[in-house]
Amino acid sequence: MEESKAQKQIQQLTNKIERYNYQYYVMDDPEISDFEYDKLLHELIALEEQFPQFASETSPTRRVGGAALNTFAPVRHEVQMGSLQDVFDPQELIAFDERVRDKVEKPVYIVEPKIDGLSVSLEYRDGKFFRGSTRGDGITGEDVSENLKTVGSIPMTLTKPLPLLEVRGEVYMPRTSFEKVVARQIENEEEPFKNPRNAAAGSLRQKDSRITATRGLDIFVFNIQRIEGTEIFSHKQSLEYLKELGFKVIPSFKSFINIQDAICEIRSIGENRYGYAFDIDGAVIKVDDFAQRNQLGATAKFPRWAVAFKYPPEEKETTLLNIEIKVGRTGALTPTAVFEPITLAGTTVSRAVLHNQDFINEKGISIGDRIIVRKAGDIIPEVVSVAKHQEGAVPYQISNICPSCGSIAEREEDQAALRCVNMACPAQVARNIVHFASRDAMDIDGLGPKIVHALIDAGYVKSTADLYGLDIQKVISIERMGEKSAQNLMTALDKSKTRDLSRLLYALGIRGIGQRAAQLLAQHFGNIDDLLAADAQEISQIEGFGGIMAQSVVDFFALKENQKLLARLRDAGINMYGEKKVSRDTLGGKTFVLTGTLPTLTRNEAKEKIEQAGGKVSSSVSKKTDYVVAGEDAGSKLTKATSLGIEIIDEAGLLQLLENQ
Ligand SMILES: NC(=O)c1ccc[n+]([C@@H]2O[C@H](COP(=O)([O-])OP(=O)(O)OC[C@H]3O[C@@H](n4cnc5c(N)ncnc54)[C@H](O)[C@@H]3O)[C@@H](O)[C@H]2O)c1
Ligand SMILES: [Zn+2]
Repeated sequence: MEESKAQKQIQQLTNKIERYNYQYYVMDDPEISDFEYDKLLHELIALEEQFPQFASETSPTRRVGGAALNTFAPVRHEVQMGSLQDVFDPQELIAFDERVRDKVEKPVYIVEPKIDGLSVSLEYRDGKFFRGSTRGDGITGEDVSENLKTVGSIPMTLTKPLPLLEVRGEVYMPRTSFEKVVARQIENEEEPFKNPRNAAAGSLRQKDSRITATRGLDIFVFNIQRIEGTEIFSHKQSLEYLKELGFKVIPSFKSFINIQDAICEIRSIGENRYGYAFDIDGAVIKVDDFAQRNQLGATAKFPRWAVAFKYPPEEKETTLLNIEIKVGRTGALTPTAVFEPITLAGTTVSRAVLHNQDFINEKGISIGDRIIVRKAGDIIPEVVSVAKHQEGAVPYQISNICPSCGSIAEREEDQAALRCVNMACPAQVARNIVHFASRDAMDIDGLGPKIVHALIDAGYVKSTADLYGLDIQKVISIERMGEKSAQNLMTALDKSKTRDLSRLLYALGIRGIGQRAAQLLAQHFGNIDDLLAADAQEISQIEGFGGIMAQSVVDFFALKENQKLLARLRDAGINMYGEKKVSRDTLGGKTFVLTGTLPTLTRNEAKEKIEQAGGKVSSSVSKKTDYVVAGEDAGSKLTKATSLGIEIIDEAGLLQLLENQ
C-alpha cells in the first residue's frame, strides 16, 4: 500500500473507532457488534505495525477503555487497570506460551472464563468498604460507590480487618436479570439495552442508586490490586484468600503446566459458554506466579503475562421461510426474516430483523434461500449472508403499503426505511398517544404507557382525539384504576387543553420535529391556521429549519387522516395559539464542531446550548465550519481545524459567544 493511502486509512479507522468507543464506553449504547469492532481494531493494529510512522501516541490501539461521564467524581487508580490482549486462534496461544517461556521458567497458567461485564475497583480500609470505581481509561475512573453498595454480593465488611485492600472485579448482569430489565423497558416503551454488558454498564452508571438496585447486578472478583497486612505470592492463592475474605470470586479457575492442556480447557469453556447463567466473551489465561508476572511486565495497555482468548459468535445455516413486514413504533416498515428454528447462543431463534430494502438488496435475500444467521453481540439475531441463492431468484421487494392501515408509506430522502406517516395507524397509535401525553408534550399527568394500552384494549381510544371524549365512568372501568386516580386523569386531560401551540405541535409527533423545532414553528406562525396555510418553501425560511423538516411538516398536514384528527382536537377545545415572537437568534446559523472533553459541559449540553441559540453542530470539520470548540484531549479534528485556519475556542469562549449577543 502507498504511504499516503495508508495514512489516510489509519486516520479514517481511528476516527471510526473513536466514535464507536464513545458510544460503547460513555453512552453504553454500542453502534456495532463487538465482533465487528474487534475486526476494525485489528485492522488498525496491522496497519500501524506496517506503517509505524503514522501511529499516533493517542491511537485507540494504545489506550484503554473510555472517558468518564461528568456525573461522577473522578477516582485516580493507584494501580493502573489495564486491558487484555485479544487472541482469536489457538496458534496465538502457543505463541503467547513461547513469549512467556523466553523470559521465565516453568510457568504455571491459570485459565478462567472471561466475564462480559465491566471492570471495577473496590477499596477497603480496616476491613470496611471504602470506595468503588469504574475502570475508565485505566488511570482515572468514576466513583460509583453508592451504586456498588446496592450489589448484594459485594461485602461491606471483610472477615479480616486488613488495613488496606484493593481488588478488581467484573460487574455483570445475569441473563435472567437482563431479560427482566429488557421486558420492563419494552413495557414502558423505552429503548431496551442491547446486551447484558451494556445493561450492566448503564445500570452501574445511574445517577440514582435506587434504580441500580432494581437491576439485579452481580460481581465476580478476580484480582488483588493492592494489599497490606499479609503477603500473597500467586494468583491461585489470591483467589482462595479473596474467597475467605467473603468475596464472590471468578468461578472455575484451573491451573495447568503446559499450554496444550490450557488450550483444551479454553476450548471446553467455549463449548459450554451458553451453559453459564451469565455472558462470557472468552477465556483468560494468566501466569500464576507474581514474581514471574513482574519479570514479564506490561505494555501501556496490557500485561504481558496474560491474554484473552475470544470466541467467535456462533453461526448457523437455516432456510428462510418468509419475510414479514411489521410497523415499528415510529411507523418504520421493518422486514423480519422468519426461518426454520435453530439454537443460537443458548436459545431457540426463528426470526431476525432485516432492517430495510438496502440491506436485503445488498445480501440478495429472497424467500426460500439458505441463509447464515448469528447473534450480534450474542443477543440480537442477524442474517450474515445467503449461503445458497435459488436459481433465478431476485431480492425480495418490500411493498410500500402499510400492512397495518393500508396507507402508502413514504421513503424519506437520505433514509433507507419506508415509513407510515398516518397518525391514526393502529400500529403506532399507542406510542403516539404516550408521546402526546408525555411531560414535554401535552403533559397529561397519569397517562403512562400502561393506562394508554388499557384504554386502547378496552376500545375507548383509537387516537389522541379520543382522549378528550373519555368520561369518568369509562376511565374507572379500566382494571386497577381507582376512583381517585380516574378523577385525577380527567382533571389532567382538562388542563392539557390550554397548553401552548408549541407543545401541541411537538405532541403531534411529526417526523423530525422535536421540541425546539415545534417552538420555532409556534413562534413563527403564532397559530395553527397560518401554519396550515404555509408551504414547504415558506417554512424552510425559518432559521433553524431545513428543507427536509419543512417537507415533513407539510406532508404531515397533507394527510387526510391527520387533518381529521386536528379538526377533532380543535372541536375538543384544545388551544391552537402560541406566542408569536420575533426570533432572537444569537449565533445566526454559525456551524460549530465539538472536540475533546470540555471542563464543565457534556457534549450534549454544549450542543443543546448552541442549538438553542440558533447555531448548528456538525460532527466533522470542513471549510464550512465557523468555530471548533476544543477541550482536553482534542484529537484529529483540532489538527484539521488548525490546518484549515478555522477559529478555535475553548468552553469559556463558547459561553462568552452565547452571552454576548
Ligand atoms: N461494539 C462496540 O462498539 C465496542 C466499542 C468498544 C469496545 N468494544 C468491546 O469492548 C471490548 C474491549 O474492551 P476492554 O478493553 O475492556 O477489553 P476486554 O473486555 O476485551 O478485556 C479486558 C477486561 O476483561 C475483564 N475480565 C473479565 N473476566 C476477567 C478475568 N477472569 N480475568 C481478567 N479480566 C477479566 C476485565 O475487567 C478487563 O477490563 C472488546 O470486546 C470490544 O469488542 C466494543
Ligand atoms: Zn400505517
